[in-house]
Amino acid sequence: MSRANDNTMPMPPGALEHTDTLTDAGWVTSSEALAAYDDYLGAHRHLPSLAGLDARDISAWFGDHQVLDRVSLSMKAGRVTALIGPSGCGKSTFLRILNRMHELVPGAGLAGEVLLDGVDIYDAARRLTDARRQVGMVFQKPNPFPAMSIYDNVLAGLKLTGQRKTRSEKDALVEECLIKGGLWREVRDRLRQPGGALSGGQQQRLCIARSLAVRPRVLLMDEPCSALDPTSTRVIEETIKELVAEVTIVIVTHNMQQAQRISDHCAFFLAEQGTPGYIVEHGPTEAMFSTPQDPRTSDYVHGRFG
Ligand SMILES: Nc1ncnc2c1ncn2[C@@H]1O[C@H](COP(=O)(O)OP(=O)(O)OP(=O)(O)O)[C@@H](O)[C@H]1O
Repeated sequence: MSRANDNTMPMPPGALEHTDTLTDAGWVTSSEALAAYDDYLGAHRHLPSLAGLDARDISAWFGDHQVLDRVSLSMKAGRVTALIGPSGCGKSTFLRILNRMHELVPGAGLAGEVLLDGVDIYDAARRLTDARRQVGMVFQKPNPFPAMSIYDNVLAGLKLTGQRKTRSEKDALVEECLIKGGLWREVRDRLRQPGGALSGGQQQRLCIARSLAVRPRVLLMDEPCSALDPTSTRVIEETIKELVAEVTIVIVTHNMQQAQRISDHCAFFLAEQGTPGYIVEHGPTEAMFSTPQDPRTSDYVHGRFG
C-alpha cells in the first residue's frame, strides 16, 4: 500500500485516483479530489486526528533477563507497520510497551520513551487509562466477553473509560464500530446474542469493533489472524486496510505474505543466541522484501530461517 503524503489527516479512499497535483503541504488540489475529501471529512467529523508513535531507545527486562536492547522505531500516522522476526525476539514485548501493558507483568523493567504525537505516554503526569484508551490492542486469541451480547461487547470499553452515552448514541456507535470492524452485515439482526456464539473470525472482528468504540488513535495487533482460517484472515486483512485511514496500526505477524499484503513499513527483530532482541533493519515493506540491506533480513523474509 502506498500513500502520497505524510499528513496526519486521512485521505479519502480513491481520492488520489482523481488528482495529479499535491501542494507543498500535501493537500490534493484537483477540485474533484477536494470534493471527495470534503465528503469524506463530513462523514467522519467525529474522528480523532491520526497519531504517530515513536519508540526511542526501548530496552526491556523480565527480572534480570533483558529481552530488548535499545530499540527505536517510528510508526507513522495512518500507516500499517508490521513487526516481523523469529519467535522469542521480543516483538510482543515491544508491542505491549507501546500501550503500557508491559508494566503489568511483575518484575518487568523498561527504559526508553514512547511518544504518541510527540508526548511521552510514560510521563508521570499522564493517566495510565488515557494511554490505554488512545493506544488500543487486539490479541492473538479473540477474547470477547462470551456471555455478554454482541451489542454490549462493543460498548464494554466505554465503562472502563467512564464515558456516558444516551441509548441512541450507543446504537449509532455500535453500528459504526461493527461496520468498521467488517461485521455489521453478519450480526445486524442478532445484536442481543452472546459474543461467544460467533465464529473465531467473527469474534476477532468483534474485538476490533470493541477496540474502536473508545476511539483509539493507534491500534496494536498481536498476530490477530494466527488462530483463524484463511478466509477469516483475508476478511481481517481487508478490515485493517480500511481502518488505517483513521487509526495508525502496528501489527505483529509471522506470516510474511500477510506482512507484504497489508503493511506499509516493516521492522525486522532478531535476538541472537542469548542476547536481547533488537531491530536489524526497518523500512518500506516493498524494499524490505525486494532489496533488504542485511543478509539476515533477506534470509528471514525468504523463509531460510525462523
Ligand atoms: N511474562 C514473561 N515473563 C518472563 N519472560 C517473558 C515473559 N513474556 C515474554 N518473556 C520472554 O521475553 C522474550 C521475548 O518474548 P516475546 O513474547 O516478546 O517474543 P516474540 O518475538 O513476540 O515471540 P513470539 O513470536 O513467539 O510470540 C522471550 O525470551 C520470552 O521468553
